[in-house]
Amino acid sequence: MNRTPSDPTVQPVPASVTEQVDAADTTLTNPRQAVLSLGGNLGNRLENLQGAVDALEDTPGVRVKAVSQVYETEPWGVEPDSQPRYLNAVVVVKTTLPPASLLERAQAVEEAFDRVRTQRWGARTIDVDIVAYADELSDDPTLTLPHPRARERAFVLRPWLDVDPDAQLPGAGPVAELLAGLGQEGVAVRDDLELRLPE
Ligand SMILES: Nc1ncnc2c1ncn2[C@@H]1O[C@H](COP(=O)(O)OP(=O)(O)OP(=O)(O)O)[C@@H](O)[C@H]1O
Ligand SMILES: Nc1nc2c(c(=O)[nH]1)N=C(CO)CN2
Repeated sequence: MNRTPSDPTVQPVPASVTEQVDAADTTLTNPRQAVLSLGGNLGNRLENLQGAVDALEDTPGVRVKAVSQVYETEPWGVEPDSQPRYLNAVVVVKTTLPPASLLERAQAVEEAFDRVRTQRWGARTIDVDIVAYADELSDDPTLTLPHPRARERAFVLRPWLDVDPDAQLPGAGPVAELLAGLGQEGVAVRDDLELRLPE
């Protein structure tokens, strides 16, 4: 049966819903680049980082395109010497997942590595943060883009430059300049460690 726009049983679709559906459609046909930060300071830190890279690659709609060098870093945001040092790295992915689904997947990876949330910035086996998703900006607390503290974190910006020397933090400018303003104290490359890019 043909329903014309004057059909009283047809409910108007709110513009916000149409926009969301259109955005999801575009994402499906057009992979976007996202930058993820990985870090952990409990357990076998390198194995956990590699496990997170592999788990991301095993995700339908996610391809890991680049992995940074591995850095040993002083715990940021907590009392000095109150936690073990972290290993940190950054990966670039291409993804057809919309941002919210990528966050869900990042959190599932954390859970798979038995990450326990106790205190803010507490020690953890693995943390997977979305640093940037294309050039999107969002102030939604569930998924803020770019990550609200990325610009303050040399342990994010330094490895990011390995995989993209011309990287820009959306809304904030060149990563190299942001890092120059912060300095690189407490962030040391571990030349003896390496993450494998999945085949
Ligand atoms: N860009 C983002 N990437 C990851 N999580 C985010 C982002 N923006 C907001 N969040 C929200 O932050 C919440 C807390 O994340 P998480 O437990 O990983 O914090 P944290 O790693 O201890 O600290 P930080 O957020 O400073 O890195 C998550 O539940 C998530 O909804
Ligand atoms: N060095 C370092 N410090 C941190 C890290 C991290 O990955 N590396 N993650 C935190 C919460 O995301 C808090 N502090």
